[in-house]
Amino acid sequence: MSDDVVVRIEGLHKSFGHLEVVRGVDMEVRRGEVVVIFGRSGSGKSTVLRCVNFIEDPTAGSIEVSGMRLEGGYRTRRKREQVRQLRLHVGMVFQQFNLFPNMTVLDNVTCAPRCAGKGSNDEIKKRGLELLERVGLADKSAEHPIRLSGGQQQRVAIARALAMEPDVMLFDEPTSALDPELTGEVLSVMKTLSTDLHMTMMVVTHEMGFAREVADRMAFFHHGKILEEGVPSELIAAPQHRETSAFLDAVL
Ligand SMILES: Nc1ncnc2c1ncn2[C@@H]1O[C@H](COP(=O)(O)OP(=O)(O)OP(=O)(O)O)[C@@H](O)[C@H]1O
Repeated sequence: MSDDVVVRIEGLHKSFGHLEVVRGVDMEVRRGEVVVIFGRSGSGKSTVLRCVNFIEDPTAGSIEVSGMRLEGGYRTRRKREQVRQLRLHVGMVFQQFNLFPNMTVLDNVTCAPRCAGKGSNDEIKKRGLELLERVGLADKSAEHPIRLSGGQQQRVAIARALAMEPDVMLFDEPTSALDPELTGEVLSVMKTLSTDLHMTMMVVTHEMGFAREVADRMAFFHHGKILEEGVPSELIAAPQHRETSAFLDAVL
């Protein structure tokens, strides 16, 4: 694998019972690249993302993250350990923020590195505060999540995912549970991850403004496959398929 490919998805299939949701997806994401995945509800976008860190085990195909390649379609004890290793390289942010309600904001951010023994308590705390600063929440470190807005909670979730220093961040519709006025603050933090940290990101979103401004590439999903992909400005201006065009007309 060439050094700058962080994620390689090959021949990915995923079925739930008789329902084949992902029907042959191949994709590479290079270091520092931001790829937006979009398409109709039910087209398999979230499932592909969830296969990257084996929240869903692929029915067939392989996933490679940071040089570690794992096949789908079987379960062994060894594979469970490999999945655990692979996940150390992947941060994920979900539509629902999934913060621990009984912990402070800072504890939410530091609990994974603390469990993994990533440094001394002081180092972990310092790094947690730096991450909260990065997402604009340094003053909220002692609060509990319930006291924060949805946008602030999602920014804590981003800081928490960054705390394990992943090689790639996966975002599954990170703003779709938010009111429009809170969406901007989350997208703006995501943009800084790309501009300041050159973070590699795969983002399922219908925020075409974000795609146009931040993404290097966009992939349109249709019935479990990539129907077309390209540079955002070109794909949005001149989609090659009727389905892409109809979808863009609906969301723009
Ligand atoms: N764990 C599961 N068990 C059974 N069916 C599932 C499961 N997860 C997803 N599906 C089904 O797979 C299909 C694709 O779902 P997926 O969430 O990947 O689509 P999506 O394109 O991300 O759509 P949305 O934007 O609505 O999230 C849907 O029909 C969904 O109901």
